[in-house]
Amino acid sequence: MALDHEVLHDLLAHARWFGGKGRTFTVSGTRVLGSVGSGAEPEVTVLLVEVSYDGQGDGGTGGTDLYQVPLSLYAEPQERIEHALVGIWRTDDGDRIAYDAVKDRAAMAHYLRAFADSDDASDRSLTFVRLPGHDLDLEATGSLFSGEQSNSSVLFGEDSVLKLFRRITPGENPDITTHRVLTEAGSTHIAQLYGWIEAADLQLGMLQQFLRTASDGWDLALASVRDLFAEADLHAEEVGGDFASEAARLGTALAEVHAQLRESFPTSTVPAADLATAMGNRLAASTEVVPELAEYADAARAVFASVADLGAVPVQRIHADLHLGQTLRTVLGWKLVDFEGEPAKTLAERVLPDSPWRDVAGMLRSFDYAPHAVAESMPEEDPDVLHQRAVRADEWARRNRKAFLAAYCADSGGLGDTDRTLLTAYVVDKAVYECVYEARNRPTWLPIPLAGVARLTS
Ligand SMILES: Nc1ncnc2c1ncn2[C@@H]1O[C@H](COP(=O)(O)OP(=O)(O)O)[C@@H](O)[C@H]1O
Ligand SMILES: O=P(O)(O)O[C@H]1O[C@H](CO)[C@@H](O[C@H]2O[C@H](CO)[C@@H](O)[C@H](O)[C@H]2O)[C@H](O)[C@H]1O
Repeated sequence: MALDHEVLHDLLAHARWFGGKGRTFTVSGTRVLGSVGSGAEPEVTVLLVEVSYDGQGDGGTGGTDLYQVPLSLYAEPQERIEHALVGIWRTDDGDRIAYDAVKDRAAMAHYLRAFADSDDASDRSLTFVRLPGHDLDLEATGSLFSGEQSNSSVLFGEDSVLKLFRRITPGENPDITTHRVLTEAGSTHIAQLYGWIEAADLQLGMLQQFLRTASDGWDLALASVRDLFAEADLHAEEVGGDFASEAARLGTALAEVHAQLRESFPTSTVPAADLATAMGNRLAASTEVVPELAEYADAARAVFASVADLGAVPVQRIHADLHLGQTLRTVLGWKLVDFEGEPAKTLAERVLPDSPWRDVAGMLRSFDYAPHAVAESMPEEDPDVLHQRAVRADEWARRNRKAFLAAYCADSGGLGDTDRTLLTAYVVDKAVYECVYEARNRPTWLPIPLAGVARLTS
């Protein structure tokens, strides 16, 4: 039973969610993890595809990755999902036509039904686990979310979202475990977890509450900046789209999520010197990728060195890749999404406890990004206008950073000296990380974090 490796190679190379783009790879193996559904067409087969990277060329460090590819198999061609055609699936009792299952609503209905029937253990290859407390809308039709994603999310009407993880690593997926703990603790700052899918030690997907009234935090921040840029004579607090009270609510939401995570997961401490060394190492590796960082390296190292003397630093479960694009504003307040951690890290690294200041730093950097991203999208040559915008951009970023931080610290009595030193180091570390991220993904945006590193180390 198989698909040609070349067909799979083509599918992966063109998929938004494939993380190995730009690298030379081959499909080195496939394994059927199981099937979803109970016999009715389509047969949904979940394939695990191993890719092996070339040791040469761009980013060429060799190694392998595993990707989840769910396929919808039919005896006859299906005109309605022609756009989702993958290839021919060969079996001993005849060929089937394979389609991308996430684009096939009939296949997605099998998933929803499997969650509803999760007590029935008749199919033991894949386990559908369901948390109590929510009646699924089984009439809802599955449609693939069209946003830029590293995984694939299917919306079931206005009821639930199924996120199928694409790059699979054996062991705990923090998106599931963190959502589970926060759901069971009754947190109001996340989308409730309804269930998840696993096959032995592989966690394959999760079903969550669909946040019907959500607006993306990044989009809201950009709209606020545009408002400010349009009102040349007004200050941030005077324009209709001022974001500071939202930034403050976000600070409160993050503090509450951190407090809950502290209560529900193990906490410990790490030597500050180890943190400083890790940040220094990241800087050295990043400077290899972004040589422009060299100019700021001494000053950045001095920031990291000031952390080394702080003794033991408290660490806990955190979000670990927090930015405005991971926040959603609903009528019931802010929600945080996507607790998977930094995409480039290994799973083992992503579940390690870390300092909550890493999340705070991520948000502070995001407030810096938003006005510069808007400026980037509005070409302008007049030096007066450019100067005016730069002043406004700084004003917007400063105002929202301040509001967010004050609210985050409100219950802990403000930011102490030790906290400030740690936070500054995490902000620089994040800006260094962003330089590599932008160089690899959006080179025209590299000046945004680079200017951040310059400002933070001046
Ligand atoms: N529960 C939800 N309800 C509504 N929209 C959501 C929900 N979870 C995520 N989203 C939207 O989907 C986008 C991608 O989700 P995310 O979890 O970040 O996926 P990925 O891991 O693929 O990056 C988010 O930026 C958000 O806009
Ligand atoms: O959302 P992901 O987990 O894929 O995170 C990665 O991509 C982010 C961009 O989509 C990137 O975030 C950076 O750009 C944002 C604006 O697009 C900005 O708000 C963030 O502050 C900035 O870090 C993130 O770093 C990366 O891990």
